[in-house]
Amino acid sequence: MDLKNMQAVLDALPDPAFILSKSGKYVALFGGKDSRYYHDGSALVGRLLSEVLNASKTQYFISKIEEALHSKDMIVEEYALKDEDFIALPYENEQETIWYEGRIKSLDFLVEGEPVVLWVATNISKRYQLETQLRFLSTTDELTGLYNRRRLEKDLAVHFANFKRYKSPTSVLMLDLDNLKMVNDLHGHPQGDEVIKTLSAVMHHELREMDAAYRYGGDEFVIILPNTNVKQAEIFANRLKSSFIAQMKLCQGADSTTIQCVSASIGVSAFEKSDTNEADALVRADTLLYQAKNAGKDAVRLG
Ligand SMILES: Nc1nc2c(ncn2[C@@H]2O[C@H](COP(=O)(O)OP(=O)(O)OP(=O)(O)O)[C@@H](O)[C@H]2O)c(=O)[nH]1
Repeated sequence: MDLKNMQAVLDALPDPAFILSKSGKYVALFGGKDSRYYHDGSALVGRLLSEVLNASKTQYFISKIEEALHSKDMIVEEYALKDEDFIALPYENEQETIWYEGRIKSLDFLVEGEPVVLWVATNISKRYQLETQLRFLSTTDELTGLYNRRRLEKDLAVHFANFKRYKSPTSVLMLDLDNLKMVNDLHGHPQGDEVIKTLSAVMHHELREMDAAYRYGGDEFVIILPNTNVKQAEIFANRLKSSFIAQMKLCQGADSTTIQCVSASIGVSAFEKSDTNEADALVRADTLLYQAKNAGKDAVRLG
């Protein structure tokens, strides 16, 4: 193949392939001509990264160029570029963030006395959005928007590792709705769903930013409270229970002996020094929850 054909091949590359120098100069650009995915980057050639990008993005690009120059391997990096990253915006009205996968490889020659890398930037925005959505769906309960059990297992392990390392008190609560079956039987399943959603909204409202609530099963929930001992968690559990009942006010029964109200029973435990597994506190909270149920429901038990 002659050089002219070689140039045509390079220009036909689907993703833009930049040659960038150690000091951050756009030395050359090949390919990336499909305007559905890429802006025309030809105006960048001859300019410095620092003339186009803000200081922190320039620093990021320079550090990756240096990393590639020191490595025998190709470096693969995911990064985003958005409006505020550009100081001289080459493209008008660029609003949305574009995600790229950069593949960066040191080249075995100098340009104007400087080491250079090949930086192929692939637009992965669609894939990134899909991955973000899948991640969200795989860790979120559809009815309530709370985290699901899969996410709980992951988070519990992280909190337990932190507890073992830093000894920071961490409480684990298990909550089960009282008499949800009565609501389903008397008012239908959609009304039962509303009860579950009301509880979830109360949790959202009562939790601090670092706390998290999870739907464990049908009408069972788990709450993790970092930096919180059982005594503090008990106060929180009582407040949560009261707020929920104040929102619900749903009781049924022919007389005072048969009356049933929607409420919540909660078992409160915490990681302990002797725990060998992240699930130990959860098992204790579950046992305490059933003690609360057996003692007549609408109660908090701690241990
Ligand atoms: N509406 C609705 N009901 C659910 C959902 N998941 C589980 N349930 C119901 O919740 C009930 C859970 O069983 P139980 O805990 O024994 O029922 P309960 O009346 O709350 O009993 P106690 O916990 O002893 O007070 C069952 O009737 C399930 O059908 C849901 O997503 N929506």
